[in-house]
Amino acid sequence: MDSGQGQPLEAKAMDCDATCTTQRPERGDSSGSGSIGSSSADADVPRGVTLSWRDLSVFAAPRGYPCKRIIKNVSGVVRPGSLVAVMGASGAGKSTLMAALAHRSPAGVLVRGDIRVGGRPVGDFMHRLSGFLHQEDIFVPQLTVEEHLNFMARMRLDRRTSCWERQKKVQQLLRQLGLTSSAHTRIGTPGHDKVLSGGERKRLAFAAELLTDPPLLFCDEPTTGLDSYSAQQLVDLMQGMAARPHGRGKTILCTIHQPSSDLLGRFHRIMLVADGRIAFIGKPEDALLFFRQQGYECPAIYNPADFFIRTLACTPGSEAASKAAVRKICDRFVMSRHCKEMTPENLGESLDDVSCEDIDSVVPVEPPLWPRRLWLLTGRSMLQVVRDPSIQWMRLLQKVAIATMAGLCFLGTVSDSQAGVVSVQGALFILVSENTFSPMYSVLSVFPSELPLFLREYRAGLYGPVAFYLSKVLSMLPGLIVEPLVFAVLAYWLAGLRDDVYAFLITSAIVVLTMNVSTACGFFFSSAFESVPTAMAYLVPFDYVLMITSGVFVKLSTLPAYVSWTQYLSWLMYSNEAMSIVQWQGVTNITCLDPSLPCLSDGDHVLDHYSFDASHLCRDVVAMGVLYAVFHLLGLLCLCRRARGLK
Ligand SMILES: Nc1ncnc2c1ncn2[C@@H]1O[C@H](COP(=O)(O)OP(=O)(O)OP(=O)(O)O)[C@@H](O)[C@H]1O
Repeated sequence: MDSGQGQPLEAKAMDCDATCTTQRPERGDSSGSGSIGSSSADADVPRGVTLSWRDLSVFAAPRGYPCKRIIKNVSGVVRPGSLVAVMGASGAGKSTLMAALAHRSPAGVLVRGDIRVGGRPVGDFMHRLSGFLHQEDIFVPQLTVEEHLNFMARMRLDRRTSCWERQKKVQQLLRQLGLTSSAHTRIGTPGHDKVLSGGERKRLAFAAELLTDPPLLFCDEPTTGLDSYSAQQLVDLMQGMAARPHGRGKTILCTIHQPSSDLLGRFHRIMLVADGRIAFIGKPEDALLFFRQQGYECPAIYNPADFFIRTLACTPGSEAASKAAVRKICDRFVMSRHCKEMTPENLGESLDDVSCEDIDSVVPVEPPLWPRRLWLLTGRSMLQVVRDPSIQWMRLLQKVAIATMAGLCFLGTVSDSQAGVVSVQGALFILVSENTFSPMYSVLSVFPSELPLFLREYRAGLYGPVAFYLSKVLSMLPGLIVEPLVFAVLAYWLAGLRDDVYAFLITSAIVVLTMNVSTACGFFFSSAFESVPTAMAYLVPFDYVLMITSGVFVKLSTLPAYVSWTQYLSWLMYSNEAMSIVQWQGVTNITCLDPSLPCLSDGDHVLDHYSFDASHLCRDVVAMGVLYAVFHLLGLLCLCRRARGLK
């Protein structure tokens, strides 16, 4: 953990424009500046938008399960400048409704009905037009608070935004959300190496959504985990954003559990959801009146929020009566003047006053170009690698230890004798296997563990599967060169393999290639399967076939025809053959102590004994290069397929 003073070294590496905090733009303080939550700089603030929905139903249709209707034919309108508290009992459908309105329903959820923003049917533009604070936050735990915000700013802000403007925005958000003192604190993982508190995580996620200053904000339980004072501050901030003058107030929908009376009073409207229907939309005081008219009086000392939720909740033991009561309230609300006032038809003319004809003009964002996004993603992944000892440093130390141990075991055993042949081939197999199996298995968790983060950011339109996949490959590349090189240097010279610089260099290059092909294969299995155990279940039999056909355990020319073809998929075989060629080519004097016993008298004999061919060196290297490309291509295709299926 590096909290407090001084920006960590790696953070500076990520900060590609090191001069940005000192260089002010020539034209002075202008666009992109701090309009968040303030009434200043209104010219830069996008106009408010009206959100309306009619006959909206949402169905969950998980594969293999019956379809379930979660939201049942609801209609409503939220005007610009409104801060709306969406309340209801747990499981009432608040999150599902918000996700549908925000055009962010997950895969397997069907949305039917008419949802409009500024009179225009919602579409993918909602990712630019609106921010969405999820109930569960997902971060890269190795980043600091400021690095996360900087990354998001670079990804989300218009690419013409200057570095100085971006920095100013980030610093302003850190200040407004009370995160300045933890700007250099690592985010961490709850329950594991938790560093940032739950409330700070919430505020950080909220800050990231505010970067683009979207006119429409959806917040799923933003105050959960916050103390009452922090919750009040956050709601005050939202209130300020909604209250901007000249029709530039944000439209904010916010699910909230058990707000205090004081907090509830800060919302302009409340929307009560019960059993997938809307029981009320309007001012909190009107809600109390409406419930009284239905025969439900809120006791004087009671918190109105608790009263509404209790009245609309399904009471265990009397579910049927509770459902009937909820149905009656929802039916009465549909008939009430509050509902009639809120329907899009009745708001008709006035909707157009404040809505935008052309959504693109509201938030004109030109996202960063693809190479820039790849660069940013790779930078972030590199920080993950560098800062996670289990990924890189432990592996390097392990490699040094194994290479030293293996080298010492072979020390003095390599000679120009029959026993020496066995030792050389044994040492070569150690070089191959140690750079195959552990790297292949170690990357199996890369995609299963990062899929939630990838999907969240992919759905938000930050980047696609190709950039994500390549960033993972590129960020691991330095380690995948250094690690096998360290292993090769130590093991090669300790074991006393061929004392020749050419042989050493070629062997080292093949070891590096071997590790990279193995990792490519691991990446493929990682992206093809949902979990590490499933990937392992398929990879273990596959690697046994590769190992058996590597040329060490069975003479390749004697393999049965039905299995012989598998050797051409085995980079262990190619690697083993290439390194054997380098060791044995041109060797002419292997001692045969007992002429009556079978004897490998020169290098060609040795190669022939293992069914290797001295002319195959180039073929082996090319074949490994092809396998590397094919594995990565398959891995990328699998990730694209899964991303499309889950979007
Ligand atoms: N993808 C889905 N597949 C099946 N059921 C779902 C799905 N999404 C939501 N549900 C169900 O729909 C109901 C409403 O869920 P939702 O998360 O919207 O409730 P909520 O009001 O936000 O609850 P909470 O306040 O506890 O978060 C729940 O019964 C939930 O199990």
